[in-house]
Amino acid sequence: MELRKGLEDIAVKETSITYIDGELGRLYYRGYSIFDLAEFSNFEETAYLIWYGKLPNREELSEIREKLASKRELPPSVTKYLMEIKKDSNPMDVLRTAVSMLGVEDTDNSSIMEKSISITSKIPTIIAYFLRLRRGEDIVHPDESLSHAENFYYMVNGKRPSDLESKAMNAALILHMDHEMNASTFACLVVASTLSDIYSSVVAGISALKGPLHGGANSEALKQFMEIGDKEKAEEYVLSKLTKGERLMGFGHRIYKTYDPRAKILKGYAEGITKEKGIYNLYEVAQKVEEVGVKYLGSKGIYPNVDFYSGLVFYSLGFDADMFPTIFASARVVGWTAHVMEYLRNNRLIRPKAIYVGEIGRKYVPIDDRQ
Ligand SMILES: CC(=O)SCCNC(=O)CCNC(=O)[C@H](O)C(C)(C)COP(=O)(O)OP(=O)(O)OC[C@H]1O[C@@H](n2cnc3c(N)ncnc32)[C@H](O)[C@@H]1OP(=O)(O)O
Ligand SMILES: O=C([O-])CC(=O)C(=O)O
Repeated sequence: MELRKGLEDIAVKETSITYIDGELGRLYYRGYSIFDLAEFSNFEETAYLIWYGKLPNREELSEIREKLASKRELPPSVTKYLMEIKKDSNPMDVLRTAVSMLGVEDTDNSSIMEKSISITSKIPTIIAYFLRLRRGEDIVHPDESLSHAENFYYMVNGKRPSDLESKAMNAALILHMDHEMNASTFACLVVASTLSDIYSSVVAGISALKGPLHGGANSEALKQFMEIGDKEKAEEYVLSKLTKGERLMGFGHRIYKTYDPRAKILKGYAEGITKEKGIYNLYEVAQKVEEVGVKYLGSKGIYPNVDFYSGLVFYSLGFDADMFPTIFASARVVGWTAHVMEYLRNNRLIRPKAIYVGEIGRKYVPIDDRQ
């Protein structure tokens, strides 16, 4: 039996959701280029595309908008939990528990699609409530008249976004919505394949996304830029990190051996929005880290990934650095649930093998006779 560490190059399902060309740095949702979707689409339209496989017509778009907008408020037990939980808790732990609680509260027999829409609708509310409560601010209830992205911004900042903020928020969420068989999506599928429920799958996805090798890298990337502080110090910082054998966060990818196309798009937003917010120096640091990182790692196919510039955009939109992975989850839940639904149409229990390298036939020794 062949051992494939990290399951590299192993396919677990056929999919018509997302296609990645890791050599050319291209990404498509349902056949549409990410460059077009980030430029022209919005959260609701792309979520519909990923879930249903086609762009919605006007009627379908207004129906999905209305569904997403009408399900944002949380059950009282979840709001109470957010009010009472320790304010220094890790936001991904808080989100994971809150989504699990949503599962306990959901006792109706609606379809996985309806439940997926409901979870997607509520995750921004969980994030924004916790963010404001831990800052000692009053929660801002969702506003049904606003789009998904605008309402998310509004619940965090207590005011409506500018045009640039709204565009950046939509694009950032679209760019995080799906990415084929990444670690968190696979975690969702493992759970779904046992015929467990969709809340349990999403909780598994959040748990896997939390790690710094996956969705947690966006916070770490921004922390790097803040620690460097000045673009003149970037080269020394990167070199010292690499010499110590540490990883440059926001760099490298299992599939992309070139620039991640999402990073290219986010870089453009990061440049514009950091300028508007008066933190352009952080963007300049990031740009220098990119230049130096590519100089030393590019020959190994290690380039900026989605997490490299996203933090600058999220930070400019009013989110705290440790909250970034939760924003990632708020978008990726669309991909997680779409992959679960696609997999369940042709389910088979996921049960790989391990190659046993231990001993067999050992003699049981009573405890008093053991060394
Ligand atoms: C949304 C996302 O999940 S995007 C990824 C977010 N994660 C990060 O940004 C964390 C930093 N990056 C990494 O740790 C890696 O690039 C991963 C985990 C994302 C993918 O890596 P893999 O394909 O599994 O490659 P692997 O971990 O085996 O590394 C291969 C080689 O590249 C090196 N390498 C990979 N990424 C980096 C990096 N960011 N900085 C320095 N060296 C790196 C490794 O040290 C290793 O070198 P070696 O062969 O000399 O030992
Ligand atoms: O595809 C991966 O392995 C990681 C990634 O970029 C994502 O999940 O967006």
